[in-house]
Amino acid sequence: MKKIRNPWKEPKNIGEYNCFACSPYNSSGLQLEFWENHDELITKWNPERSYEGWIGVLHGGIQATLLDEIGGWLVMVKLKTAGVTSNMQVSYLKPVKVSKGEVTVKGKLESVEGRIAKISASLYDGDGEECAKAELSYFVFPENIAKARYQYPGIDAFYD
Ligand SMILES: CCCCCCCC/C=C\CCCCCCCC(=O)SCCNC(=O)CCNC(=O)[C@H](O)C(C)(C)COP(=O)(O)OP(=O)(O)OC[C@H]1O[C@@H](n2cnc3c(N)ncnc32)[C@H](O)[C@@H]1OP(=O)(O)O
Repeated sequence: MKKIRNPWKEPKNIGEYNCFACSPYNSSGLQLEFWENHDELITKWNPERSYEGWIGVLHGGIQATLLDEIGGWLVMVKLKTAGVTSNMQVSYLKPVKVSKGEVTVKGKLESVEGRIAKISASLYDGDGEECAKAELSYFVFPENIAKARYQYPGIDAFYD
């Protein structure tokens, strides 16, 4: 597995880079980090009880955030541009027990049709059970728009 560099992780971006899911500077956020394994993008995150819905169960909205974010980073790393979620369908298959510890989320590009990238993502609990999955449609911007409007830094910035 190859670690993906976070190109915005620079002290000068403190206060500006606030992504709830991936900013290391958002103390209320998930502070995700990413790895690449062949055609998959992966993140791992350790839930705490403050992220529960029902007692002991990771809130479905947080699960959706994890599944969405892997799509966003997949577009940046695999399609080498930026995009926004235009649609996502989440299937909650089994409760994600917070007590089972670190969850793993994996995403994969399925197809690109015009400006829409179809992405599949799955969330596994601490026992490795697939507990949720999503089919995402990402609207993918041309690279020049991504750079001009979405602070996309170019693919090289994601690797050491
Ligand atoms: C200094 C520090 C910097 C820090 C930087 C932070 C870094 C953060 C790092 C990492 C974050 C990763 C986060 C990813 C995960 C999170 C994902 C989300 O939560 S995304 C939010 C939820 N989703 C939405 O908000 C979509 C809302 N929906 C829409 O905007 C529309 O429905 C859309 C775009 C999905 C489809 O709209 P249509 O079908 O009408 O498309 P049309 O209007 O043709 O194009 C949209 C825009 O793209 C331009 N565009 C399209 N194709 C173009 C082309 N070929 N050339 C030039 N422009 C083009 C168009 O000109 C238009 O721009 P015009 O709105 O007019 O300004």
